[in-house]
Amino acid sequence: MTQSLESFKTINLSGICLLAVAIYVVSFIIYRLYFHPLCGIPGPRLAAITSWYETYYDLFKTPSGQYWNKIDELHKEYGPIIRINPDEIQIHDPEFYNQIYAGGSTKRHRYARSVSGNGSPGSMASAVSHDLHRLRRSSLNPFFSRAAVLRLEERIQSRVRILCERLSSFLQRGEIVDMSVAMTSLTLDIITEYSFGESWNLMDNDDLSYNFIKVMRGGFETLQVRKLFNSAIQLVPPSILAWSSLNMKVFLEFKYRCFETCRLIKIAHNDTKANSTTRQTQINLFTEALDRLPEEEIETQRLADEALVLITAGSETTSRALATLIYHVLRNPHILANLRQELDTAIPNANMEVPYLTLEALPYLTATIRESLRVSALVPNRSLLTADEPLQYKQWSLKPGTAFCMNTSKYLLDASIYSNPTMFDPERWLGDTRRTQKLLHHFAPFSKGHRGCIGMNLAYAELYLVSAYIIRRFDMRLYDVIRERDVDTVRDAFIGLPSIESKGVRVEMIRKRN
Ligand code: HEM
Repeated sequence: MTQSLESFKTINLSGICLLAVAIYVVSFIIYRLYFHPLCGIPGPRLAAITSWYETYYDLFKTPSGQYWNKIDELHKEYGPIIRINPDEIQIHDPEFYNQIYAGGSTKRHRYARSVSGNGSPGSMASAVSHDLHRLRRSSLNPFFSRAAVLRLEERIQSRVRILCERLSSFLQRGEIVDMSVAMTSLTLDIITEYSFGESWNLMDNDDLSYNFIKVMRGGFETLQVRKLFNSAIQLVPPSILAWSSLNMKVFLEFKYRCFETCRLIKIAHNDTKANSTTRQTQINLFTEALDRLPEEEIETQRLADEALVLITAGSETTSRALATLIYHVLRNPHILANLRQELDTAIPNANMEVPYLTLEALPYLTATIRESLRVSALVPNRSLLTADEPLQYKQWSLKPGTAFCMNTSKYLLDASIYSNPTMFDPERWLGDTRRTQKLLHHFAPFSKGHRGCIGMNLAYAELYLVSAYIIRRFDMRLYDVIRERDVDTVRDAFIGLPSIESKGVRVEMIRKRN
């Protein structure tokens, strides 16, 4: 009798607990659907209820990182504004982009969740508050201005010289070059030299450090997991994380390398200050930043976070744009012929080096570079921001603090702006100047406003110098490259990645040109 009373009590208690959980969950769902500040915004009900909707597309679908494509489908169903998550909205309207990614006197804060897994909480890109972002960015801005990049030109030219020597060796050995690896090798050598005063010299290896780059890219594969389980990951000791997966190990080693480099830069900087006879041989932006920032901002881990973002954002992006350009130019003989005609006139002798400013003035090369930045759709990441002021989009009023975004990659492929948007067509940028002006008004591969790309000028210099010299100097042929498999962005891993099966943009070097 006592026993059955006890079990009755236990069952009753579990029942009450279950009922309480059920009431909580139902009330929560009702709140999110009918009383939440974003409840009037169109979109799937499941996305309004839980962010597991996003997680399904970004983590559990194969391949991962698919929510940006799913959102695009949702726009077709629900219109230009959608609630993509319980607390987030996306607007797709070319006329509204400048209000989202605003500059000038407006303030734009980063929505914390959107950068939670990028592994660099101390970087400017992760700074939530507008003012902290401004402080961090102002210490680096002068190094990425157009004038600064023009001063840097000889360093870029010398790296491109090395790249061309390496390509010549591939030609002599009759080996296939993976241009996507070659370009990352180059861009990493440039950004590490510029940031730390000492390049990683990846191009020094005959194979352009193929294995290192392949492995390093594994770090990107961890993004979706880091984004979802960021808080839990912080609690796990690095040794266990490294053991959990090779990609995670690579990512942690990469972080450690940045930390060590920043630690040594700080030591060297302190020595220089203490002993005025010790001069640093090479100026680098981290040393310079040490003198520009308050004490709390030059803590080694914070600098290492900044370095990690600069190196990842400053290498794989430009590299993918270049590999995409090479693919499309070699795939389309008429584009190659037009480009060659222009380049052969501007660079009459293939071994000649011409100033970046000369190349920048070439219309067909410029059109080709724009097209490659456009179709490569390099940053599919949802760059979520919040504003201090209310935003009005059509009949929808967005309160201050609402997380909103527009997808930059989809903006570059918008059929209302570009006819046949996935077609690589430099001609669309040429001829009718009114049409070109309209296209330029909407052209935002580097995003815009306060949070737009800091490395835009550097990226352009690399794009012009590399593509001009390679196409002017070498005859090449694509080697088993399939656009859908090897070239196009199909996954979101902060930066856009091609398919997991991608074999790279492989090219046969045929001969040197005169
Ligand atoms: C073709 C090349 C590149 C493209 C298309 C590109 C594109 C972008 C875009 C769209 C953003 C905004 C991301 C967001 O709002 O979440 C961004 C941010 C950023 N980019 Fe680039 N980028 C390129 C090259 C570079 C280079 C060479 C660097 C080297 C310094 C760089 C460093 C950064 C950094 C540090 C940020 C964060 C800026 C901030 O938070 O203020 N990028 N980039």
